Amino acid sequence: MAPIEVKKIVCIGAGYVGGPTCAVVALKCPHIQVTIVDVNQSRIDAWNDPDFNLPIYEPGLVDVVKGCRGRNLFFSTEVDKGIAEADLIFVSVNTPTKKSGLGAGFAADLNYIELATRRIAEVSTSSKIVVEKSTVPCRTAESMRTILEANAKPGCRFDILSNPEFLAEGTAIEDLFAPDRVLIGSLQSQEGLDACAALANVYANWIPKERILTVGLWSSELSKLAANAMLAQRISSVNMLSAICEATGANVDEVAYAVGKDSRVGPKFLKASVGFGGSCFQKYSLNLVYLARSLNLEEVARYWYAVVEANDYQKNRFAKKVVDTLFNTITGKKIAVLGFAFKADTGDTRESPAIDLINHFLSERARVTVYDPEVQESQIMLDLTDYGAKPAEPIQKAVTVCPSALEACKGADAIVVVTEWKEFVNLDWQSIHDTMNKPAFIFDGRNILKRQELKNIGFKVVSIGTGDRL
Ligand SMILES: NC(=O)C1=CN([C@@H]2O[C@H](COP(=O)(O)OP(=O)(O)OC[C@H]3O[C@@H](n4cnc5c(N)ncnc54)[C@H](O)[C@@H]3O)[C@@H](O)[C@H]2O)C=CC1
Ligand SMILES: O=C(O)[C@H]1O[C@H](OP(=O)(O)OP(=O)(O)OC[C@H]2O[C@@H](n3ccc(=O)[nH]c3=O)[C@H](O)[C@@H]2O)[C@H](O)[C@@H](O)[C@@H]1O
Repeated sequence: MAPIEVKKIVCIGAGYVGGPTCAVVALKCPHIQVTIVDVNQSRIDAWNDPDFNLPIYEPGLVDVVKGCRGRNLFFSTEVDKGIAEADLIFVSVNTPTKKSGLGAGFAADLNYIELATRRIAEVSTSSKIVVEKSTVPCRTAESMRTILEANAKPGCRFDILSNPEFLAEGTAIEDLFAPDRVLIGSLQSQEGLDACAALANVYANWIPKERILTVGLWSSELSKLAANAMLAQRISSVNMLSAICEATGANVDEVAYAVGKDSRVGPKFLKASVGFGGSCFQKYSLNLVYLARSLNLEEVARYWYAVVEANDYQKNRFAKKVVDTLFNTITGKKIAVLGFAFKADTGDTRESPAIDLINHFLSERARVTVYDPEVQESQIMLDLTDYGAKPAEPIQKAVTVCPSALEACKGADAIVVVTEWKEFVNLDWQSIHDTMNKPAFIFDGRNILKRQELKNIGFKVVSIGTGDRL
């Protein structure tokens, strides 16, 4: 049988994953028409913005969209039309953690996946390859298949693939252009393998064949959770070492360097920090905990839960260190927080350590100024009020969002670096020091600043994982 040729792709979900991923597919496959659909009108409007003010900040993304929007890349709210016309559908909707019911706080909320799946069954009048792009618990494809088969119109068949996404925010375009691997999971039936080959052929337009891995459906789904949990575990491991370094006089960056030189360990993801953030590390470690518990593997659940507990401990430890160092009280003091995004080169604030830290400072009745080059004031207020769950007024009174780092640091008692934006390294630290209350403290939550230069200016510098005394 001739291989299935993919001519029209629709991606359901125009978010951090669906947008960049399918824009790159369109750029690299000019012969395929790619439509990215979303129910969120303002998001789609931003993707179609004539001046390319896209809804996501991601280096290189504008050039990708400029290269193919209107040619073979389209953004639309016409979800049904997109589905009906496509022969391959990426499902890239959000999968937040359940807030209530069984598994609340741990399990993934698959409501958006189910709604999208039902929509596919409802409006499809021809056979489709349905690809799970969202990160989902092991065996979600089975539920999708049951829904699709129960609601399929006569003559329509659905083949389901798992194709988890490994891009990291801030380097999404680099990662999509040259991924370490593309993973495709399928049923091992002839139809499953044919669908898998069709998707592999799409990626083969720019990715070397040996990097396109094909495995069983359940292995593919589990590999995504495993990859995230193991990366999170590395960071928690190094952060737990940072506490030992602070107590002993060792330096965590030196320890990480020495350990990472062992080729069996490798140097990446060993940067001690104020704690990891982002929409996925905590979420998927907890999904794994839930999966283990539901399989009655309590010891396994405890192991992965420790990764998240260690991260909470690190964030708390850092916040407490700020208070302890400022003579055990920050009431009425001005704390300048530099960075609000969960990492540099993104405007994403989901699960950012900055939120926990600022909440801690506010509970101690400090005044807080914040500066982040990519995060808007409205987003910061949404995060600090927990999307309206907390009254806004006291937070608005205590927190000022500033247009520059210099402005945020003016007259501060302490500066806390939370995000590793490059611009923080070479600020005019002398001028900043001149304006601050003395002693002027800096807490470097990312170990990015030039410690000795700051000390020479007169700052009291506290880094993560160094035993240096002030
Ligand atoms: N953000 C990241 O860096 C990564 C995320 N992932 C996973 O990818 C998935 C998507 O994540 P993000 O893009 O960050 O989420 P997001 O929240 O930015 O985007 C999801 C979009 O789907 C839309 N949507 C939901 N249901 C819909 C429906 N029935 N029809 C049309 N549109 C619908 C929403 O309006 C939203 O715009 C999640 O499972 C996430 O865990 C995987 C790798 C990296
Ligand atoms: O599933 C996902 O959503 C994605 O999650 C992470 O990507 P992302 O969260 O975008 O960013 P990372 O670079 O992994 O950083 C996560 C957090 O860990 C922190 N981090 C990272 C590395 C490190 O050494 N130390 C450290 O504290 C970062 O500052 C950030 O807060 C994974 O790296 C991606 O492979 C995956 O696709």
